[in-house]
Amino acid sequence: MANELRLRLALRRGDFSLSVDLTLPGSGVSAIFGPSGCGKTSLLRAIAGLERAEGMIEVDGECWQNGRYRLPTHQRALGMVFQHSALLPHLDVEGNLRFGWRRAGGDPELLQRWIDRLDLGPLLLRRVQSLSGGERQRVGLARALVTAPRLLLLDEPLSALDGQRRAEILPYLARLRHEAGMPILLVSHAADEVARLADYLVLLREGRVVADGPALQLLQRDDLPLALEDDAAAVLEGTIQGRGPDGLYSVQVGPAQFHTYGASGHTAGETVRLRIPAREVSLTLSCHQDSSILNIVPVRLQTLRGLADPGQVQATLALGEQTLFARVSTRSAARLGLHEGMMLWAQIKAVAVLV
Ligand SMILES: Nc1ncnc2c1ncn2[C@@H]1O[C@H](COP(=O)(O)OP(=O)(O)OP(=O)(O)O)[C@@H](O)[C@H]1O
Repeated sequence: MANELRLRLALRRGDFSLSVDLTLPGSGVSAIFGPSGCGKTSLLRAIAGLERAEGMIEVDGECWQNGRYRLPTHQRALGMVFQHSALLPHLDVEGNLRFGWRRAGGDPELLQRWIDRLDLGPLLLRRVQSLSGGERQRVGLARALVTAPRLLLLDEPLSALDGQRRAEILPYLARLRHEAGMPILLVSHAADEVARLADYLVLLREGRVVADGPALQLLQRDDLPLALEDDAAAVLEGTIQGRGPDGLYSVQVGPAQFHTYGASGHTAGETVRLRIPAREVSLTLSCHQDSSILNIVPVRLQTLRGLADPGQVQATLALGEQTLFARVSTRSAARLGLHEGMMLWAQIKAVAVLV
């Protein structure tokens, strides 16, 4: 497909080497996920032409680099947002937005569109020093988008924000997935961000691609490092059914219905992702009606994996076509006689189902 993003890149820095060969989709968010030092930023900088790598880069059918040919950074139609958006301190918010916008052709409709979609109207006359971290990142995003880039590169855009600010800006990023009109490459080491935002996922370790593919498929595999980490969580896709008078949303996931508080802002019929930490899932042999737990769903035990801690095991559970993880003690697993293929009930408190 012409509008894909094709990357074949290699670089060496001291003991570290990066070597990737990837074809990423031409729309939506591709998340590059991996631990500190695995080469995420180096990869993004190489794509931007800020880091000298060997190889080939093709964006939407346009060659940015091949062999000795290298398009300079300022000629690559890309927008970048880093952990801290470096805004121009002598200009107000509007001045910052107009700066790059003018040089990129200055389409007034485009400027207004991103001011509106990122809710920047009330901030336009503010000095950039007076902005909160989250507001700065929204301005940084708009400043990148008003230049109509063919590729948007986001390097840990939320990692400098506290929980509250992150929660404020996440919905904007989620909306960008569908509205940006260009592929977005998101570097992140936060699993919850990836679960919420990624359409496509690249798992990077020590400069190499461990796995890449549609995000939901990868997030449901139990053989990848993501599923075995301490804070492992299942990511399920469901459809909002409605909201009860007590504020609880019901979400249909395959054959089961989940109840959660966390779906505010979503409406019936919308597809959402549920993130359920493996530690929050318990297992029973029968369906208890005398418990406070609202989500009790029938599952089939697919695999049982030992973990680094010998006192715990992780069960992979089939829920229709999707996968749930449960982390339980080895003692409980023995007491219930857990074995592959057995039918069980998975229990999850409504407050543990995150949207
Ligand atoms: N100029 C350099 N000389 C030597 N090593 C370097 C140089 N630049 C980067 N590295 C090393 O390359 C590796 C990858 O760095 P990079 O910043 O790309 O990782 P990252 O995955 O983005 O990490 P983080 O999540 O911590 O930002 C690191 O081990 C880093 O120390």
